[in-house]
Amino acid sequence: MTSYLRNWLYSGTSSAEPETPPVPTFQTFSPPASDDGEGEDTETEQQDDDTPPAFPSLNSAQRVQSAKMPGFLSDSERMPPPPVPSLSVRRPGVPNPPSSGSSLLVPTTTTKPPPKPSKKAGGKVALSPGHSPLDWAALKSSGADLRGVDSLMRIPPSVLKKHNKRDDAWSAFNGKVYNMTAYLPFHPGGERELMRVAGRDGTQLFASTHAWVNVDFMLDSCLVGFLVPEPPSP
Ligand code: HEM
Repeated sequence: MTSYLRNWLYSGTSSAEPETPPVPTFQTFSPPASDDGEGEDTETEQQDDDTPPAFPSLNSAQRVQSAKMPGFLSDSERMPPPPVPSLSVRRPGVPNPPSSGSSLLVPTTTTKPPPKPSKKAGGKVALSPGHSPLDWAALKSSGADLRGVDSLMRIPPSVLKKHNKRDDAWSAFNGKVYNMTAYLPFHPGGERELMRVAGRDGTQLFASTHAWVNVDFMLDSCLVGFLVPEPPSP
């Protein structure tokens, strides 16, 4: 029984011969005799040779791979370089012809005329020489009489109304009446604008034009009095 079982168990393996695995074969490359560098003659030759060794070395894996990759482009396959702007032919003040040079260059000149100054009222005007803000500051602190009155007065609207000429222009700002006559040629907004409030209360117009301007400081030496309500007529 035991022998029967043993025979049965080992019958498969014993009948079939185990296959021998394929023996790996290695290819060995031996460098040429002249390159081995072991001989005395070759050693001397190498010392004189300044050529660097090939990198990656010949027959290397990198070399095999790179051979499959697309190589460097030849000169004719490369994209041509951008055209060189012809700076030598440029002349100052003369615009470049549209074909030459780069469009990114700063234009040498412009054909667009400058915007014309607006004739509309409401802008700054060119002050005549000697009428700058500094000149006004010098004049008002010079001690010259810019008020035209001996003492400060109580001025009702009917009196204010009479001082509406260029050579006698009064106006009220925030309850104070100023003689603007001397200031007219110094006003950056022009005489005409200032004359719009001559002989009346200019508080509203002043505030809507330039509320940031300190009229009390600018016209301190031109103060003539205070605006008072009209006295009841007898
Ligand atoms: C007597 C009182 C006034 C004084 C002291 C005065 C003073 C000034 C000053 C200092 C500026 C220059 C402002 C700046 O550069 O920012 C100016 C500009 C101007 N003012 Fe007067 N101003 C007076 C009354 C008026 C009135 C009543 C008007 C309008 C009817 C007026 C119209 C203008 C205008 C249009 C400008 C030019 C604004 C601009 O373009 O910047 N000003 N004024």
